[in-house]
Amino acid sequence: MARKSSPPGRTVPPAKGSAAEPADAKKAPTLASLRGEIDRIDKELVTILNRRASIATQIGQVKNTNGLEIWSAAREEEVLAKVLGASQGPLPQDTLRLIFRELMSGTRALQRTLRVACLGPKYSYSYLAAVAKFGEAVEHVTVGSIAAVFEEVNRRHVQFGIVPLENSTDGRIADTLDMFTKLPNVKIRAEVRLRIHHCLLGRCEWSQMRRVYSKSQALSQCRNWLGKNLPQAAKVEVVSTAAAAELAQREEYAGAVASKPAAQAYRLNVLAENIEDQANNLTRFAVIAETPEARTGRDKTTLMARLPNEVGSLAKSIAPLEKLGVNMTWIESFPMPTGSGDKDPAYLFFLDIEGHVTDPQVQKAIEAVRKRCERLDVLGSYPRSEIIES
Ligand SMILES: O=C(O)C(=O)C[C@]1(C(=O)O)C=C[C@@H](O)C=C1
Repeated sequence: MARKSSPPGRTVPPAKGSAAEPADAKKAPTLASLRGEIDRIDKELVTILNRRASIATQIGQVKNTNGLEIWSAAREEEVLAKVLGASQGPLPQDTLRLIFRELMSGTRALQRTLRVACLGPKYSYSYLAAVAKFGEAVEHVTVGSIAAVFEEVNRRHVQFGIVPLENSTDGRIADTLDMFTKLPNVKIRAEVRLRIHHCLLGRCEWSQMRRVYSKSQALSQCRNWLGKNLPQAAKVEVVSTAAAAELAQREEYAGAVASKPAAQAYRLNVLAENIEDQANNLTRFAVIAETPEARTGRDKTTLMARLPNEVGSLAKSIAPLEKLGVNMTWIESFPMPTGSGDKDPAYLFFLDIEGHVTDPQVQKAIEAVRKRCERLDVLGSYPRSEIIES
C-alpha cells in the first residue's frame, strides 16, 4: 500500500499512536520476544512429540500381539509423503525429511531396537545409506564384506542389511548380484538412492602423498581427477572407503577417497571436495531382509532371470512386459557363477519393473516371463524412492 507523502521540504513525524504511525513500527519484535515465542513453541512441540511417541508405543504393542514387523518401508514412505505434501512453510523438503527420519527412528526404537548390517567400518557410504534410511536410533552392525551383510541377514543376526546395487558412473556392484544368486531367498525391502560426493582426505600436502586408498568403485569414479591431480601416488584398493580413511589416519603420507563425514570421524583433513568425475554420481542401495514389503502404489519389483543359452531368449522373455504394459526401468546382465560344468556360462539378468508383485498386471507379467526362463526369482517389491543428497 502506498504511504501518504508529506509536503515537499517539510517532514512532520507522525504523532505517537496516531493512525499515520505504522502499527508494526510500534510493535517491532525484539530478539528476546522472538526467542520467547520459539521457547513456547518448543514446549508445545515436545508435548506433541511425546503424544506421537505414546501412540507409536501402542502401535508397537498391537504389532507384538499380532506378530507384525516393527519396520515398514511402505508406512514410513507414506508418513513422509503426507508430511511433505502438507507442508506450506519455509522449511525445505530435505530438512523436513531429515527431521521425520530421526523422529520415526526414535519412535521405532521405543517399539524395538532394530539391528541393521552394512559394509563398514562406520562412515562408509553403505553406513551413510543405512543412516539415511533407518536414522540413528538403530544398532548399526558394520561387517567386512558385502557377502557378510547377506550372511548376517540370512542367519537372522540382524533384521536388515543394506548393500550397494549399482552406481551411475560405474554400473552394477558384482559382489551384491553374486550374493543374490547364492541366497535368492533374501528379499529387497527398500531402495536408497544416495548422491555420492567423494573427498580426498589426508594429513599431508597433496604433493607429498605417496598412496591413495579407497574402494575400487570410488577410485574408478574419481579416475580422471586422481590421474590429473595425484599422478605420483599409487592407487590402492581396500574393502571400503571408511577402511581407506582408517588406513590414511595411520600413515602420514597416505590419503583416502572417502565421504566428508569420514574425515571428521577419522580425524583427517578434507584436502579436496567433490572429486568424482561425474557430477551426478549416484549409488542405489538395497535394503535386504528375510521378509517381503507391503504395497504402497508407487512400487518397483526386482526380478532375477536365468535364460536358456539360445538365440533371442532375452527378447522373447521380456516381450510380455510390453504386451501387458509393464514398464521396465533397469536391466543388467551377469554371468552365472561357474561350477556348473557348462562350457559357455549361462547368463542371469536382473530386471526392475514398475509395480508390486501383488498387482494383478504385474503378477500376470511375471508368470508370462517365468514361462520363458529357465528360472525366475522375484527378489522383492518395494517403494520407489527419491534421491537423497549426501
Ligand atoms: O505406523 C507404524 O507402524 C508405526 O510404528 C509408527 C512409525 C512412525 O513413527 O510413524 C514408526 C515405525 C514404522 O516403521 C512406521 C511408522
